[in-house]
Amino acid sequence: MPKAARKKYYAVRRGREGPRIYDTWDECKANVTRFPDAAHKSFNARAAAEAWIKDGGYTLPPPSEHISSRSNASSMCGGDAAAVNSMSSIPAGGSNSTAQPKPSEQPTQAAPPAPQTSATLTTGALSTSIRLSPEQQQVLNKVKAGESVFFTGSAGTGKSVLLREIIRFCRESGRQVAITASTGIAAVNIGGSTVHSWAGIGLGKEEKEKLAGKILGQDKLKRAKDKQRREDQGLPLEDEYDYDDSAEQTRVVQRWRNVHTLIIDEISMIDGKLFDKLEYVARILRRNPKPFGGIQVILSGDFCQLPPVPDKGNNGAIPMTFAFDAESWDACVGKPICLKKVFRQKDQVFVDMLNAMRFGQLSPEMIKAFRALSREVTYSDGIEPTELYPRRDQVSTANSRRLQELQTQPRQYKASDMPGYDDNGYPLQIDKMKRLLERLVAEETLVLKEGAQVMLIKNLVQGQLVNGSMGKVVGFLRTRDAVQRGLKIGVADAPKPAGPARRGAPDAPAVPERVLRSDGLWPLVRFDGGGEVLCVPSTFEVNNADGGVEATREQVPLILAWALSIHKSQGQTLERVRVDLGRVFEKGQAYVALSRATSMKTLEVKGFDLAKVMAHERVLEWTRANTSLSVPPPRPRDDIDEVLEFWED
Ligand SMILES: Nc1ncnc2c1ncn2[C@@H]1O[C@H](COP(=O)(O)OP(=O)(O)OP(=O)(O)O)[C@@H](O)[C@H]1O
Repeated sequence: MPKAARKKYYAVRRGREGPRIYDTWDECKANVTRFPDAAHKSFNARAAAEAWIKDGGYTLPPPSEHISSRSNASSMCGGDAAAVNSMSSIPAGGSNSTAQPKPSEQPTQAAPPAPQTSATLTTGALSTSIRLSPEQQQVLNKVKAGESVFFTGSAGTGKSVLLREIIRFCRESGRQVAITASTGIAAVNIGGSTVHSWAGIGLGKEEKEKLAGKILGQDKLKRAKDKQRREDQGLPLEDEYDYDDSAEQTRVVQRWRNVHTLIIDEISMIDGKLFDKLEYVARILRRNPKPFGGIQVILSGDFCQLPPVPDKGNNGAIPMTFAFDAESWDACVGKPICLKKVFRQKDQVFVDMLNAMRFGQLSPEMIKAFRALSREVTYSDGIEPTELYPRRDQVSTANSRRLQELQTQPRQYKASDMPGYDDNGYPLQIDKMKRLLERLVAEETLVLKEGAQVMLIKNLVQGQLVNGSMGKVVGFLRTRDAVQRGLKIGVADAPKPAGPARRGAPDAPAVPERVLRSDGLWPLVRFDGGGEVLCVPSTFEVNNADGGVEATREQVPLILAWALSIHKSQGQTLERVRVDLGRVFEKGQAYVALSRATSMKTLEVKGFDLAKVMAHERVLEWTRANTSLSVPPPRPRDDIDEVLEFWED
């Protein structure tokens, strides 16, 4: 009789999920392969595995946290607050990018008993609390029916909310879905990658034939190498090198061939020439003459917001075009679907003013109303409006100046950054990781003081404490002290234990043990309308083109918020906003900035300048021809000059 296989326990001291015991080698392997300095060992008894982990000075998480497929780098969660100059949160050895805490750095004192965590605030599931409007639902139905769609709409019409529902549907239905966006920041916002990286086209500057040839050339080279290796090893050479065999293809070719649905968000920032190149590559790689090689494409964005970045090569000789200018556009997506109901602003007068600004068609009354917004608005809770600037350096100067003015002690939070794997499965180089993490709104180094104005950059409680909520730092506390005082702890994105729910277990994820035990002093923030919350570190991820984690940052989910860049504000809803239009330099920037505000009462507009709110004539032309939106005919040039002169006087 064959002997039954003995059960094994795979103990990990250092791995992607921190100290853990796995039941199968596959799970263990996924968490240690290519992990820098991984340490693991197998045992016949669980007790022996636990003892080995303990002997190394490592602590196993409590059972509820034990089962997790997320790479949340629990052992990296230093992040303890420290007065500037002492940097106690950074492991010895300088950079904290890849260093693992050594056993000696683990807390030595006996851990305090786990306090009650009933005061924990947790992530709310967005999709359960918002009901799609009929027009949003119409788009979702088309997606479900397998149609390609382009949906657009002015700022605040719920494009992002709808896109999240579409992504959820595609995932749940088991379709192969590629989640991409035109820029890194936009990609992070939807948990995807840039379309450039997904498509394997780099910057995509070459001719379309060259791009397709390059991808196929790399594929051919890989097959040839694999064939040679098999020959060298005397392995059978069946017909697996046929063009259609997927096992030996490069990842890029596999992605193009296997994808069912390709999502591209913020399509307004994709150049028409690039769109045509992608469409061509799709047909060639999939050997399918249908538009986009038969892929269902879902495009979202607003052409009145930020345009494509102009190509500065060839002395700027290559003119910028919009995605709708692409030759293949009409065949790919047909007529756009326009979402008309604005959710962000409730006041119809303000909605009409923003819509008129969107098309650069402000009436003299509207201009007057915008000019009247130059007054200062004050608030009794001391939280000031966020100033929106076009450039990053302007933002950091403004925030640093305000922070310096505070006479309180600074505390520095250094992020724990961790490389993941690129889409070829190789560990990410540190410099590439650093570049990728720049896409995140979460800072590498965050300096806070009591009195600092901050913005939350994670959703903690749907409808109350969300990405974009403003507050003020009112103190710094250890987690366990905050819990003992009955204060709320903001926990975002805590991984839910797998398996059936335990009876009596709270639905909300608990404060992770490592955060409870940590001696770090975390910022206590009084939010506008949301009470006081201790903001403990959260995990932020950048995904690779295959949806795997390419880089992770663990940081306190706050940023200084006296000032914010317009680019980073894209997609945000802000209650209190101040914009100086004198600084705006790009068409669409003024509209993006002003449309973040929820109400005119809490919006300040300095330096109103009609020349800065002009819409792109090409976008207006296309909108008139392709949508039912009423865009007034182009105004004669001298009419514009007249209006400008009048107001500039
Ligand atoms: N169906 C809905 N019901 C209620 N609120 C909604 C709905 N759809 C969106 N919202 C709310 O409207 C606001 C704006 O939504 P969202 O950010 O998705 O708009 P958007 O069109 O992507 O805006 P922008 O173009 O400025 O990024 C959010 O506060 C969102 O929660």
